[in-house]
Amino acid sequence: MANQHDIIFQHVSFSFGDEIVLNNLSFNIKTGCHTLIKGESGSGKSTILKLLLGFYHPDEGRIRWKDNTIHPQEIRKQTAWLPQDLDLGSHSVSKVMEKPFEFSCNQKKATTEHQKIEILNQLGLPKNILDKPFRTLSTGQRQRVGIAICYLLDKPILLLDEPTSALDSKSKRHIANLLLSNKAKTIISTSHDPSWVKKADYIIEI
Ligand SMILES: Nc1ncnc2c1ncn2[C@@H]1O[C@H](COP(=O)(O)OP(=O)(O)OP(=O)(O)O)[C@@H](O)[C@H]1O
Repeated sequence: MANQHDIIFQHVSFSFGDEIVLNNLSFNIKTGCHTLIKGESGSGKSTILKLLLGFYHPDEGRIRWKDNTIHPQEIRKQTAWLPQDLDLGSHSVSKVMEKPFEFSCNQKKATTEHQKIEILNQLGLPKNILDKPFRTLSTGQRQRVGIAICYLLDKPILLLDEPTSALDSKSKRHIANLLLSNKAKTIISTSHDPSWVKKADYIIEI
C-alpha cells in the first residue's frame, strides 16, 4: 500500500549532453524500507541519488512524493547523504563531524564529544582519530566517518552511495546491521556487497 511519503519516479529521463543516462525510468521507493539500486558501473546509480537531492532535474518525467512534486529543499532537510567519494576537507575529523550540525535545519541535534567517540568506536575507529585531518584518513576510514555523521544526523531518509565498498567483510556486516536495523528509516542505497544486497527489501535494477 502506498504511503504519503513514498517517493515515486515517474517516467524519468536524464542526459548529460548527448549521453542518455536514464531513459523512461519508473519505480517507487517505499517509506521505512531499504531499496537498493543495482546496475553496472556507469549505469546511472549515483545520478539517481543526485536527482533525488535536486542537484539535477529530470529532462522528462517527475520525481514526486506521492501526490506532490518533491521540493529539493524539503528532501534535503530530511536526508542524510553519503556520497561515493567523500571529501570533507582538511579540518580535523572532530570538526568535520560537527560541521553538518551548524546548518540551521540540524542545529537542534548538536552532537557531543561522547556521542562522537561512541559511534566511532562502534565503527571500529579509535578515539584519537578525532584529532587527525580528515584528508589524511584512508578511504575506509573516511567511509566510516561519513557513516558516523549520517548516523548522528538521524534523518528519516538515508541515501548511501556504495557505503561499504572500501571496508573488510566484518565491518561491512557490522555497518549493515547498524544502519539497516532501524525500520523507521527509508534507506536508498547503491552497493555491490553481498552482505548489503541481501538486506535490501526491494532491488531496482537499472
Ligand atoms: N557531472 C557529469 N557530467 C557528465 N557526465 C557525467 C557526470 N556525472 C556522471 N556522468 C556520466 O553519467 C553516467 C552515469 O554516472 P553515475 O556516476 O551515475 O554511474 P554509476 O552507476 O553510479 O557508476 P559507478 O557504479 O561506477 O559508481 C556515466 O557515464 C558518467 O560518466
